[in-house]
Amino acid sequence: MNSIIKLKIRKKTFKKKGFSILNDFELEVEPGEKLSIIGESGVGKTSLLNIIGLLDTQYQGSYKLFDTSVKDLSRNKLAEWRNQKIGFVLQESALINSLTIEDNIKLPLMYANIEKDLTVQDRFKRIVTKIGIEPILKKKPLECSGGQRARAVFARAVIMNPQIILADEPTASLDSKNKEKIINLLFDMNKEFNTTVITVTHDLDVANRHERIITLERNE
Ligand SMILES: Nc1ncnc2c1ncn2[C@@H]1O[C@H](COP(=O)(O)OP(=O)(O)OP(=O)(O)O)[C@@H](O)[C@H]1O
Repeated sequence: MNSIIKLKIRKKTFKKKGFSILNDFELEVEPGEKLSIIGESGVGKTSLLNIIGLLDTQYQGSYKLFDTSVKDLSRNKLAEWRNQKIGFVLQESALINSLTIEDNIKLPLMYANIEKDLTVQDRFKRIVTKIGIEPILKKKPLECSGGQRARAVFARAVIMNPQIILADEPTASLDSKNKEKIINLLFDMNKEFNTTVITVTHDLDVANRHERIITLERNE
């Protein structure tokens, strides 16, 4: 199978701090894989997700995403790919508090200028029903529970039908019932659309439910 992610990091340096992380780190991921990334605090898990998700291009190394060298992508193309090909499931704080849950979920559609598209509206309804958040669509994030906010973050991440979902501690602040819901949603997307799922977690139970676990080690 052809890898959709071919990443070779020589190192990622933070100039002000004068140290580097992810030294000689390599990763290949195939379409539809379920992968979890674990490792002690500060080892570079979030930094790695930022690189995979095209939020950070400042590192030494090479990265081919969908067979295209990321270094050859213009700033606009990077933003377009981030919006359309990658779904970020960040913690619930990633919602914009001044917008309703519905508008938060529709943000990626607005960026892509397709919110009026009928198939997209249909998709919105399907996702919202599947995730079970119709009752909170008109609410603002701070009027919702933590579990509801986590599901809204998830809905926003998958509204563009991304090829890759990057989840950073998606269950960290959730009770076991809501944790289960989010994990099931992640794996449903994987099953239905062959979406690649990459999850950073401290929770070994969550990590163990992925097909492959990568442990990041601290560089000495
Ligand atoms: N923008 C930045 N500027 C300077 N240092 C940074 C920056 N971002 C991350 N770091 C440092 O890089 C290291 C890795 O951070 P990162 O957040 O990737 O770790 P992590 O493994 O995700 O940690 P945690 O499990 O605590 O979330 C840490 O030492 C952190 O302080």
